[in-house]
Amino acid sequence: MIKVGILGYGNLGRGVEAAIKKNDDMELVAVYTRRDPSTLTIKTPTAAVKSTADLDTGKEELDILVICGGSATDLPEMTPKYAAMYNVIDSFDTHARVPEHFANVDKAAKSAGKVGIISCGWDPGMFSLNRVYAGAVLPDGQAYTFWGKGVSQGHSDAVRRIDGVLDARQYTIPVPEALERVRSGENPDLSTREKHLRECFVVAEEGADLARIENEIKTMPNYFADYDTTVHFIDAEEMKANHSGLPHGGSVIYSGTTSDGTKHVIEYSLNLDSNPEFTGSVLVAFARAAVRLNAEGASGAKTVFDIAPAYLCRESGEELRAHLL
Ligand SMILES: NC(=O)C1=CN([C@@H]2O[C@H](COP(=O)(O)OP(=O)(O)OC[C@H]3O[C@@H](n4cnc5c(N)ncnc54)[C@H](OP(=O)(O)O)[C@@H]3O)[C@@H](O)[C@H]2O)C=CC1
Ligand SMILES: N[C@@H](C[C@H]1CC(C(=O)O)=NO1)C(=O)O
Repeated sequence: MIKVGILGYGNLGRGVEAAIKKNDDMELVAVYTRRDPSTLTIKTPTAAVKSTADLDTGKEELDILVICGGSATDLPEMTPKYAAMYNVIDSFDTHARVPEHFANVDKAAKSAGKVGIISCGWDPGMFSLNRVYAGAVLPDGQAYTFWGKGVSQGHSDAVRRIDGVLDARQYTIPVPEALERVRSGENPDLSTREKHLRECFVVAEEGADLARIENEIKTMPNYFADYDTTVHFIDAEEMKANHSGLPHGGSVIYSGTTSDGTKHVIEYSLNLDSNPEFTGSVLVAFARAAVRLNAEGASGAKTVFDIAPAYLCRESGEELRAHLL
């Protein structure tokens, strides 16, 4: 039985908890939180709710720690810290900072003889894998990624971190004309701004400087600066009534040519009722791989590109080979 810990009990932490229940080779041992553990109610009665102080001992009996903090400010500190003590996995999605995050986790994990998988989810994660598979098969081609319309957890988390913001949801909206040009096989050169719009719904503190908050959102590097973004300020009642769901999805569309311009199109699409529950399910599958790799003597940072599909699966090699028939 793989003993799992969850660090951080937000949307993603709850998604991982749900995913563990679907995997009978895994047991949720504990949820760890920076808040007062007694204030948290979790959905797994057999699991403990503990403080991060317990994790910091390095003695928690875990095979893997799934780190579910926010990418904007939590994961850059959390994942390297705990990679020095446990096998870890995270969903870090600040794309521009992945090289730095990988290096920090690699150094910590190697020092402890542990495995740390980073940037595991759907983008980065499953979409990354499909872009790489497509490019390996059709070197003469181009990949396009479209997200939404749906709620980006990373962007929503980044907005919630702004001083004066009490709650936020960010919707990513693909530009229809861009999607149409790609689907028609035109292979256009599209700027970041030409592909998606971003729309934020924000609950601000009473008396907060709304102009400052809006400006901080719109100019935020890595998240909003390269997009046309709209910001709406609403109250908590409207947020609960109209924005409590976390659906998302999107497509990776790759078109490439082989001999004499013969064209091929590869598409991988997701349509998610729950972004966090799907992402939690990806994390749980790759958490199984991290434990297996470490048991084989592997250590250091890994990404989804470093892991053979068999490591993700409960099936034996023989059972997997049945999928070849
Ligand atoms: N790679 C991918 O495809 C994906 C990546 N992600 C990543 O997942 C990250 C986490 O997203 P998400 O779970 O939605 O973020 P949340 O804001 O829900 O949670 C982030 C952390 O905030 C703390 N927290 C949550 N709720 C509260 C609260 N009410 N009061 C105080 N603290 C709270 C929790 O830590 P604690 O319990 O310690 O207080 C939690 O771990 C995103 O930043 C994104 O980067 C998400 C989806 C896909
Ligand atoms: N990392 C994203 C997952 C996808 C969605 C997304 C976006 O809408 O910008 N980018 O990547 C998330 O946090 O939800």
